[in-house]
Amino acid sequence: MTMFKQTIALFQPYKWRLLLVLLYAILGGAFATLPPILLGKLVDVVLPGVLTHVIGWLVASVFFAFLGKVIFESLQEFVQVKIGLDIITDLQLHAFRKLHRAPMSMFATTPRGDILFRLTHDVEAIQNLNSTVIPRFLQQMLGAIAAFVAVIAIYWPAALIMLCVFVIYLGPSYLLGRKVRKLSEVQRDMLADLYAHMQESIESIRLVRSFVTEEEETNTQTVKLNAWKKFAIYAALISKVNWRLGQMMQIASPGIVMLVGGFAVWQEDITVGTLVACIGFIPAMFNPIRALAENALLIQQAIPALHRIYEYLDLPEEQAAGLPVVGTVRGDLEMENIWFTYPGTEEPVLRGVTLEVQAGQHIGIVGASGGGKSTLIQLLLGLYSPEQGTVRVDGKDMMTHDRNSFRQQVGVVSQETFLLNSTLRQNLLYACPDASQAELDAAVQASGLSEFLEGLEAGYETVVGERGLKLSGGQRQRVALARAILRHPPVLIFDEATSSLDGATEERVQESLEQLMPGRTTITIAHRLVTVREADQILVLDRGVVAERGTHEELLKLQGQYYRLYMAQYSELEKEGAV
Ligand SMILES: Nc1ncnc2c1ncn2[C@@H]1O[C@H](COP(=O)(O)OP(=O)(O)OP(=O)(O)O)[C@@H](O)[C@H]1O
Repeated sequence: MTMFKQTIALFQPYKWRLLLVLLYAILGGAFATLPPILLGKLVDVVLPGVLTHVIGWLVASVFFAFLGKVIFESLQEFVQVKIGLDIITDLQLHAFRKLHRAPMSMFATTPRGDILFRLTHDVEAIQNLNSTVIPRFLQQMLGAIAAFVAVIAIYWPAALIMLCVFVIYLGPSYLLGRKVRKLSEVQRDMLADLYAHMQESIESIRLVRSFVTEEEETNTQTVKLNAWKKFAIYAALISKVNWRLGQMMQIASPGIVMLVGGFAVWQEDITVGTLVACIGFIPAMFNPIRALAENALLIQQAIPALHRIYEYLDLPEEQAAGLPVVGTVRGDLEMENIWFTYPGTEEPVLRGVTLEVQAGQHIGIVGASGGGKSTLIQLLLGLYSPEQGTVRVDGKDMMTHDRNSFRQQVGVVSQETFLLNSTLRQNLLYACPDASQAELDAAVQASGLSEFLEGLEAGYETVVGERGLKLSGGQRQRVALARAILRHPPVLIFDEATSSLDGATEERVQESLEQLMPGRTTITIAHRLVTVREADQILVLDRGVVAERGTHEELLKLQGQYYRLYMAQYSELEKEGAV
């Protein structure tokens, strides 16, 4: 959709209120035309002493005209500001919702800072314009049109002079405005990049401190800031030139009108009062131009900001709307001849992988790092779509069913754990808000978290810090585990779920996992082969291909990759007494 069409679509739900705005603005504009006309009358009939008794009426009329203008313009501003805020919230929510429906590849290729910048600062740039400039501009435009019509009616040459002044001004002003807009576009991208760097730098504070790269981080920020500042100064300078140009025209036009009008008064074509009224209308006619010049920077910043948000509204969606749900999942999973290449890369990560799991079975996936194990899981969850091949859940093709309805029934514990800067309770309840205290306690017990929890003064109400920074890696992983347990899912996926636990805890957690498994389809990705020894089927994934498959015993007998991996770990395991 074009920018214009998208903007019209945004206003569409508020069309009746917009009509009201227009009505108020027209009434305000009509009242605004009265004072200069009344002033002209004052000059013509009262000052020369022709009709001194009407002075009271004229003054009262001027007062009421101003009152009418203020009332209708205030009403218009109020309704318009409210519409503006409604539109801004719609826009932000729409973009936010769209992001949550966007394909995962979008997040792999876009810096998080840029996303956040669009949802906050870009929205704010439009909001600045929306709350002040646009409502006034409508008033000023209508006021200017009304003034123009009035001047045509009382002395048309003055209107012609004003029109010429506008035309002379508009040319350079348009060119300067275009320049500011281009600068603002670059500036906006620079600002987003700056923001992304700031965010990344603060988020990786542990990395920065441990590698002592504070100075480098500050230097990068300085370079980015200085580049942005250079553009900002240039844009501000150009918009000031534009503003001054508008001011010059505003000063020059009464002079020209006075000159031409004065000659007409001398020739007795018009009265002094008519000339006074014409001059009185000049500020109203100039108001929109002055406002445009004064707010040029704000306007030119808002246009690229709007464009950047519209880019998000145009994002493709991960899946089509209205697909049928999968219903209660039994747990039969099937991946047939899956080929997949990450967007923006050349080499396929998965090359013809086939996997069949019957409900309640336990499947282990092992293999060297980078072999494609986690990618396979992402495809199973529908986070990416295969280039070729089919993913089926209980025989239902995931490409033609609502993927969320399947994901809701899967408990995933991965290498990375995502915690909210909130209490332990809220983190645990994230996937299952209705769980009872007894269920919570049971999940905590099963995941091996109880000891840690007992040691906490605030217990469940302990705040875990941004991304769980107040917890150790193992504690974070156990929270993730408890979360998955709480869901009672028919399908469980453990992607290196116990990788950051110490030997003793790993054993305990492993036991808890094993207790959870019966009756559920479980997929375990593991580097430590002992974790999957009991699995019904083990897949050895090597550079995107299933190199071997079978039970632990079958694979040992094969004396291939699995056997070599197992033997390499054997002595280690023996030391830990795991075999
Ligand atoms: N978002 C991505 N974009 C591009 N390439 C990616 C992306 N994620 C992973 N890869 C690449 O895909 C390949 C498979 O990665 P994957 O994470 O699936 O391997 P893995 O077998 O799970 O490895 P590990 O055991 O180390 O977790 C790797 O070469 C990796 O560099």
